[in-house]
Amino acid sequence: MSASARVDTIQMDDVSVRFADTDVLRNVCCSLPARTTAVIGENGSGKSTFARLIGGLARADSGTVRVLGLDPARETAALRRRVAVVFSNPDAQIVMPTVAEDVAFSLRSEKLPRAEKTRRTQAALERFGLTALADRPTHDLSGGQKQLLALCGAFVREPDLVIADEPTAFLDARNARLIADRLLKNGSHRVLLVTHDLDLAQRCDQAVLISQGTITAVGAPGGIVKAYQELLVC
Ligand SMILES: Nc1ncnc2c1ncn2[C@@H]1O[C@H](COP(=O)(O)OP(=O)(O)OP(=O)(O)O)[C@@H](O)[C@H]1O
Repeated sequence: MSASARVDTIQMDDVSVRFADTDVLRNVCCSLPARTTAVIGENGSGKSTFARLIGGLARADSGTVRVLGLDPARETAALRRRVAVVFSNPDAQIVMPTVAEDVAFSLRSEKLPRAEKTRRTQAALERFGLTALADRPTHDLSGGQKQLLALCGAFVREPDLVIADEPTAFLDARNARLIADRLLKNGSHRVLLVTHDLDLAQRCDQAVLISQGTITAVGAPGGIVKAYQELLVC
């Protein structure tokens, strides 16, 4: 693909987001072409707001945002079809009584034949190791299983971009690795991952450092994590 034809996953030009007279994001400019991107930075620096903006869940007060070539503020329906968002609290995303029903529910607005929805649901359950739990009540699942289910519900729609905001925050090391493996595994989907787990950030293709509402560095994860660690000891 030629450089001119390339549609970067995320592009922002001079973007600011204000809450109650405070600029939570300030004059953010970026162009993020990599398949997987980690977003790191201190508590309250603006990472979730950045992710919400990209997922069409927050609005910019000024500037231009493009996600997969779409304007999230104006092309919301098209964005919803192509982008899935997963948060650290899976309870907020699980709505149906059983595991299989919950995954299938994610396909409710897809115009697909019933057989194709069943095929996709079964394939997603298999991919996330949830087949044996298909008929289990969702409220009986462990935290790690719920997080896998939330991710499964995102992936069953076959999104072009998955935005995951601290998806491993409450998980033990084994489940965190499982979720990370499923999320970052090679595939056609792109990933924007907000995380405080710097080892996980280093598994991405590129990283973004946000500090006090501004992107202060973008590049290979090793260098960005080092810059962040230096910032933390200052
Ligand atoms: N809806 C809102 N109304 C008012 N202030 C908000 C709102 N959402 C976020 N903020 C503020 O914006 C700032 C950035 O919040 P954000 O959640 O984006 O940070 P973060 O980097 O994701 O933090 P953390 O690592 O602690 O999750 C914080 O000061 C927060 O209090």
